Amino acid sequence: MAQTSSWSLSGALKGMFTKPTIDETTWEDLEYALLTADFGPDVTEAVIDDLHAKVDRYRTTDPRDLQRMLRESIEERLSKYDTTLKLSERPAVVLVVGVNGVGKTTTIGKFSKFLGTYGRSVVVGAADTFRAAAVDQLATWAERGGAQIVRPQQHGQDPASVAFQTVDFAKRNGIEIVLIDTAGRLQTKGGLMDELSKIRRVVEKQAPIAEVLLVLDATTGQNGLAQAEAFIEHAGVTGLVLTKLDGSAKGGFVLAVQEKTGIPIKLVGQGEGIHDLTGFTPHVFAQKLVG
Ligand SMILES: Nc1nc2c(ncn2[C@@H]2O[C@H](COP(=O)(O)OP(=O)(O)OP(=O)(O)O)[C@@H](O)[C@H]2O)c(=O)[nH]1
Repeated sequence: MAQTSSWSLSGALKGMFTKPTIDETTWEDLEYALLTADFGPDVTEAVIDDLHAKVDRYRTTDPRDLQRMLRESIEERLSKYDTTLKLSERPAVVLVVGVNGVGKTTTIGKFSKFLGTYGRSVVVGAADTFRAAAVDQLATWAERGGAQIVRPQQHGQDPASVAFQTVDFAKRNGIEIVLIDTAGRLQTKGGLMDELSKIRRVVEKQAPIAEVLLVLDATTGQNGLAQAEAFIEHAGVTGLVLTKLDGSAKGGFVLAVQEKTGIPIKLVGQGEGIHDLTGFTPHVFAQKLVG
C-alpha cells in the first residue's frame, strides 16, 4: 500500500510539507513540481491560485494543510469528468483509436481481460488490416485476454468490412462487447479519418457505438496529445486511455489532458502484463499523486 508510483509527486513535494511553515519557497517549489510533472502552465497557475486563496481564507501556515488542500483541489478537478465506461448496449461496440506505438494492441488484450473478470464476453475486430504482423500480435493479445477475434480474410481488406463482420459475429453469437482495433498511421491523416468515419457508418447500421476510446502514451505527455489532435477533432472520442503511466514521471498529465480536451480518462495502463489495466478513480489517483 505504501508503494510509490513513478508518477507520484510525493517525492518532489516531501521537503515542502515537512517544513515548519509555508513560506515563499514553498510556493516556488510547488510550482516547479507541478510544471515538472506536466500539469502544464494553465493548470499549474489555476491550482496555485486556488491554493493561495484557500490558505488565505483559512489563515493557515501549516504545510500539511497545504498538502491536504492540494490533494482536494486535484481530486475536485479530476471529478468534474464522468469516468465511467458506458457499455450497456448489447452488443456494446467500442472503437479503439490512436497513433501507432502508444499501446493500442496491448490495451485491447488487457481490456478484454478486465471485461472478462466482470463476466463479460468479448470479441476483438482486427480492423487495422494493413500490417499482417499487427493482426497476429492483436490475435496473441486477444487470446491472452480470453477474447475471440475476427481477422481480415485477406491482406488489406477494407477495415470497415472487418468491423462489420465483427459486430455481425457478436450479434449471431450473443457476445456482449465488441472491441475494434483501428489503424494509427499518421502520414495519411485525411485518409485515416475517412477510414474511421466509414467504420463508424458501417457499424452504426448494425449497432450504436458505445465508446470511442483514444489511447495516449503518458510518457510522451502533452507532446503526444498534439499528435492525437486529429482523432480528437474528427473521431468522436468519448474517453481516453492512458498507457505506460508506470514508466512516466508525468502524473500531472492526467489532469492536464482532461482539462485540455474536456474528455474523461476511462482506463489507465500501468504495466506490460495482462492485468495491468484499471478504471480511473479520481479519489485514489489524487491520494497517490499527492501522498
Ligand atoms: N510499461 C508499459 N508498457 C506498455 C504499456 N502499454 C503498452 N506498453 C508497451 O508499449 C509497446 C507498444 O505497445 P503496443 O500495444 O504494441 O502498441 P500499438 O499502439 O498497438 O502499436 P502498433 O502495433 O505499432 O500500432 C509494447 O512494448 C508494450 O509492451 C503500459 O501500460 N506500461
